[in-house]
Amino acid sequence: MQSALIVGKKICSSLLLRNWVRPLSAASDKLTNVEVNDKTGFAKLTMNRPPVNGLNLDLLRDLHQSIQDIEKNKCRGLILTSASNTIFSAGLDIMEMYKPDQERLKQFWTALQDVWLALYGSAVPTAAAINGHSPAGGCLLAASCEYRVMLPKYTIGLNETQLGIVAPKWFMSTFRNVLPRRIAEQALTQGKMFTSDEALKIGLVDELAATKEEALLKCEKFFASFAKTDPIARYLTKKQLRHNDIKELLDEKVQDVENFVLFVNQPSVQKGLGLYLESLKKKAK
Ligand SMILES: CCCCC/C=C/C(=O)SCCNC(=O)CCNC(=O)[C@H](O)C(C)(C)COP(=O)(O)OP(=O)(O)OC[C@H]1O[C@@H](n2cnc3c(N)ncnc32)[C@H](O)[C@@H]1OP(=O)(O)O
Repeated sequence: MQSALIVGKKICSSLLLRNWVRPLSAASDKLTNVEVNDKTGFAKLTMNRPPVNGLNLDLLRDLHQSIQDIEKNKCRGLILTSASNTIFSAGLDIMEMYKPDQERLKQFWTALQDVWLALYGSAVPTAAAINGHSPAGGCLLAASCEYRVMLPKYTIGLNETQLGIVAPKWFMSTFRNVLPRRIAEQALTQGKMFTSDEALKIGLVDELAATKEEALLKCEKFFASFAKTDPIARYLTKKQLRHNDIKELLDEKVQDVENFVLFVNQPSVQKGLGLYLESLKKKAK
C-alpha cells in the first residue's frame, strides 16, 4: 500500500491508534497522504501523483484504501485535495485505456467504481478543496463530495464527449446530484469545461477561495455546520438521497466493467485516445 496516514498527537476518542498507524512508505512512493487534525477530527486526503494526479490503477487503489481508513476510524470530515499547485486531478490516466492490458483494464475500472462507491456513499461528511484544474475523472471525484470550494482561474467539468468517449451512467448521476437536470444535460452533451467563476454560477462548486488554506478552512466550516445534527441521522439522510444512484451501479457492477472494456477496445475509441494523447504531448513541448 502506497499511502501514508499521519495522525496528530491527540486523536478523537473514537479512534483506535493502532488502526490508524500504517507503515509509512518512502516519500517518493506515496500517492495519497492522509492527515487528521487532532482537534477537529477532520481528515485531509491529498492526492500526490505528479505531474497531474492522473488516476491510474495504483492511485485509485490508494484512494480507496484511504477513504476506507478514514471511514473506519470515524473521522468527522474528509477533505479531498491535491499536492499540486495547479492540478486537482487530470482525470483518468489515459495510458490505462490506450492499448491496454486486458486484465489490468478490468482492474482499473473496478478500482474506479470502488473509489466512487466509497466516496459518493461515505458516511463521513465529504468536501473537495479544488486547488487546480479538474477535468473528467477529477470532476467526478469533486462532484462525489457533498461540498466543493475551488480556487480561481481553473477549469472543471465532464469533458468526455470532447474526447469522443461517453461518460457512464454513474458519472452522469453524480453530476445530476449537483446540477439542475437541464444544465447537467447541456454540460454533459457539450463536454463543457467551466471556469471557476462559471462553476460557481451554475452551482457546480459552492464557494471560491483565494488560496488552498482558505479553501480548506471553508470545507471545515461546512463540516462545522453539522455540529448540531445527529451524525447517524445525517448519514441516513444522505444515504437515502444517494441510494438509487449507488444501487444502480451495485446492481450492474460487473456488466459496467464489461461495457467499459468493450467500449475502450473499439478501434475508433483507441484511435481517438491515441490522437488525444498526442495532442497533450505536443502541447507539453
Ligand atoms: C471510456 C469510458 C468513459 C471513461 C471516462 C473518462 C474519464 C476521464 O477522466 S478521461 C481523461 C480526461 N482528462 C482530460 O481530458 C485532461 C487532459 N489533460 C489536460 O487537459 C491538461 O493536462 C491539464 C489541464 C490537466 C494540465 O495541463 P498542464 O499543467 O499544462 O500539463 P500538461 O498538459 O503539460 O500535462 C503534463 C503531462 O501529463 C500528461 N497528461 C495530462 N493529462 C493526462 C491524462 N488524463 N492521462 C494521461 N496523461 C496525461 C501530458 O500528456 C503531459 O505528459 P508529458 O508530455 O509526457 O509530460
